[in-house]
Parts: sequence; C-alpha cells; structure tokens
Amino acid sequence: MTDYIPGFANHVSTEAVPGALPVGRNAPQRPAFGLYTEQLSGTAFTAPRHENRRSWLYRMRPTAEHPAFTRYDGAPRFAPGTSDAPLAPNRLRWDPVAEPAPGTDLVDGMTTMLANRDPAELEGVAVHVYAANRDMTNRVFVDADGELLFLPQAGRLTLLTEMGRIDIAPGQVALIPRGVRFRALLPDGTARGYVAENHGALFRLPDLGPIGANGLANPRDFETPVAWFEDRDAATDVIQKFMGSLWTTTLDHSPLDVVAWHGNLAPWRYDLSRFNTINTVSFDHPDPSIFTVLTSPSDVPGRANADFVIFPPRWMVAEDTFRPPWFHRNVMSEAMGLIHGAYDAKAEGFRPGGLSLHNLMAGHGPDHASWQAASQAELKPHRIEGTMAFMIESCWPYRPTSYALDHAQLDYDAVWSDFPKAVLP
Ligand SMILES: O=C(O)Cc1cc(O)ccc1O
Ligand SMILES: [Fe+2]
Repeated sequence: MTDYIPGFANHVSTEAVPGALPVGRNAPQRPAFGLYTEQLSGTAFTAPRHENRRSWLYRMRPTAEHPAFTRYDGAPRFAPGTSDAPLAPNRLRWDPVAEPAPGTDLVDGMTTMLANRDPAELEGVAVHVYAANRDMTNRVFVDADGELLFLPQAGRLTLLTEMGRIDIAPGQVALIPRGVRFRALLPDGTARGYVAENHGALFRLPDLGPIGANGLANPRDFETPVAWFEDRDAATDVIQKFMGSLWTTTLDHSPLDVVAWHGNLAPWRYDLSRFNTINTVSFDHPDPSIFTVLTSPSDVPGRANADFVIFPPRWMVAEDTFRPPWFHRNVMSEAMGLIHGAYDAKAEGFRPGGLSLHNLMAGHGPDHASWQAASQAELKPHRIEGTMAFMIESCWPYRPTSYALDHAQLDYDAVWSDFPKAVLP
C-alpha cells in the first residue's frame, strides 16, 4: 500500500528515510547519508511563480553518471514518426491493437497512433496505445519529449517512479512528468490502455469561470505518492524517448533511488469517478469543454495545445433537445478513446480500447443509428451509465503514423450514410 498526498501541484516534502530531506535549504554542502542533490525542472527557471514547477531530488547516485545513449531497436511501433505525405481529410477509426507477443513489456508494447508538432517545438501531443503482458524488471523508461498521461483500459498498472509508487486501474489515470524515470508492473499479468504524451505546457486544471470555485476535477482528488526508492545494484537499461526517437543506455544500478524529494513537480493519479460532472438542466447540448479534466494551454488564449476531456456517467434531462453530440465541424482536432461501455454518439464500431480521429473541419457527430434513436427518443430523464469515453482535443491537426494509416477501419465513413433528405414545404 502506498501513501498518497492529496492536492494538485502542491509543494510537497517527503522522505522515505527519516533525515534524508534537508531542512531549510535545497543544496547543503554535504547532504545526509552521502545522497546527491538534483533539481528536476518542469518549467524554465524564470517561469512566472504561478507557472513555475520544479522539484529537488535526493538520490543515491547522480543521474549524470551514465554511459552514452545509443539507438534502441526494440518497440517497433513506438515513436516511429509520422508520414509527411499529404494527409487526406478523412475521419478515421481503429479497433483495439492485436494481442502482443508473449514477453512484451509496456515499452515494447507501445503503438504510436497519432502525433502533431515536433517534440523539439515544445508544443503538441501524441496519442499512443499500449498492450503488454510482462513486467519491466531490469529496465526503466524516461520521456524527455513530454509528460505522460496514462489511461488504463484493461488491467491494473503499478508505476514505480523515481518519486514514488502509483497504483492505477481502469477508470483511474496517472501522470508522469517529463524526465521522471519509471518502470511498469502489470499486477493482472496483462494490461491495455492509452497514453497521451504532452510536449507542450504542463497539464493543469482548467479555469472555472462562472462555474465558480468548485466543480469538474477538484484539486484534492489528485494524489501524489510519497517518496519511495529501490536500492538495487543490478544492470538496468534506461530507455529514453528524446526528440521523437528511442535511445538506450545501461546503468549498474536502478535509478529509482530517490530517497527524499520536495517540490511541486511530481507524478500523480486521479480517479475519474471523482469528476464532478456538470450538464444542462434546461435545453441544448453544451460544448464538451464542460467535461475538461485538464488543459495544456497554447500561446493563444482559450485555444488548447491539448485538452483532456471525459464523457462520464451522467444524467441527460434536456428538454426539446437532440441530446447526443450534435453534427459539427471543429477548428480543433479530436482524438477519442473508450475505456468502457458505449459512447452516446456511436451506436457501434467504437470499441473499448479503440480510437477515433476527427481532424479539424471534418464533418462528424452522431452516427446514423444514434441520430435515429435520439431523434425519436422520449425525453424523460435518462441516466447514461457504465461508460467512460475520453478525448484529447488539440489545436494542432493530428497526423496518424504509418501503422495507424495501415490499420484504420475500412468503412468508417459509412456510419454517416443514408441520412434522409430534409423535406421542404
Ligand atoms: O465528436 C465527439 O463525439 C466529441 C464531442 C462531444 C460532444 O458532446 C460535443 C462535441 C464533441 O466534439
Ligand atoms: Fe467532435
């Protein structure tokens, strides 16, 4: 059992060995027990105070002590880059990826599906799916390209990170900051899910405007693990994603050796069932921004680099309203996944573990069957139950990887066929 500290981006102090954390200063001349002091910056030193995120780590060996990295040749579908060929403005949808070969861990079981912007631009987001059946034992992963939002879809994950242990199950999510090393254990033997990799400004809670001081994801429901470390002198591979490619080096010890840390840059987990869902009690279907859990802003006010949005169980009570998502064309680009249940705009074909892409200006909305059912439904209060879809909405159009383009469903356009023509008087 791990202990967690509640709160979002709080200034936390935690030590796994009493006396390991310096008091009153960050970098004493001789840290306790011969530990090494290291600052991990998530924002520029000079970022305004309300944006500034960094933590101080006290570890058994300095991260700086490592041999040169060379190209990693595993994980054939992870971080391959996207094609520069002209991209058709088609809507795309995918079934869950096939079962991985035995002995596939989280890193080798990653498939990059969608990406936008080059990580070197410090903007953009990539969407990966994972399917794994093996614990990471003598290796760790670290992403220099962005923070990682894990969304398990089947099977629990234990994320052993430099800054603490996180346990999550489907319905919970976890975030690992850029640069934090970790290895993943699969308590159920297999695991599947999604990862949103955010190259841009750090995810934060959205402003609430007229909603007021409370609502949507409440800060205290985010949980940061207390300090935890492993003292393992065994060969450990470090696999690093850097500038869109994978690299590796080998240490003679586990780098998960941070005995104490303090600061406001840290991993966390969040249970999506804690989301305070708000919806209309009069008429019309509100914009899905009311379901924003986290946002990564771009430089343009109100236009997100990435919004993490969920579609949780909720009451639908709107009067004289077509209740599911409307037909629409959006300047933002929408990548959607499904953790469980069914999504109210798609009667079939959008499976848990699947993915869809509606890039900017793609006409989309309810499929024919959902449109027909919702147009004729009796409008009593209705509870949408047992479902959790999510969206990673970005102002930058997504490019699918070659793997994604080669594996898309062949007939997705057909879900919007045969709509009857309006009959004018
Ligand atoms: O396209 C989608 O299914 C996502 C979505 C949901 C919604 O309720 C309103 C707009 C929107 O893009
Ligand atoms: Fe949409």
